[in-house]
Amino acid sequence: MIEGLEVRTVIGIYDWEREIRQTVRLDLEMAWDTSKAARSDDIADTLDYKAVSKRLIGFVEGSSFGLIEALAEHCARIVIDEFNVPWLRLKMSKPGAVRGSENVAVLIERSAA
Ligand SMILES: Nc1nc2c(c(=O)[nH]1)N=C([C@H](O)[C@@H](O)CO)CN2
Repeated sequence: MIEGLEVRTVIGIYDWEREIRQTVRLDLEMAWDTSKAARSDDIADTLDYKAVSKRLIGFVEGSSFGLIEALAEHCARIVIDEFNVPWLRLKMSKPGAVRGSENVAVLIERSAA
C-alpha cells in the first residue's frame, strides 16, 4: 500500500483552478505476491513502493486534468502497465475542494485484464 501520498498539481474544472496548484492525495492498494521477497529478502523480488511513488509524483506534478476521475484513471493505468500490478484500488482525494467538508474523493478498482 501507499497511503496519504500528497502531490501539488493543476486540477479542477473552473478557470481559477487552472491558474493555481492544489493538493491531491493518493491512497493505493496493490495486489502482489510477497512470498518470494519474504524468502529472499531482496527488493528485486517485490514491488518497490518507493519506485511506484516516485513515478506517480512525477506524473501528477506534470499533469493538468480537470476531473479527479481522469487523474485517478491515468494513475491506475501507469501502475498496472509499468509495474505489472494485476489489481489495484486507488482513492484520489482533493481535500479542501468543498468548503465545510473534510475531503472529496473518487475510489476506483482496476485490473490488468
Ligand atoms: N465528480 C467530480 N465532481 C467535481 C469535480 C471533480 O473532479 N469530480 N471537480 C470540481 C471542481 O474542480 C471543484 O473541485 C472545485 O472546488 C467540482 N465537482
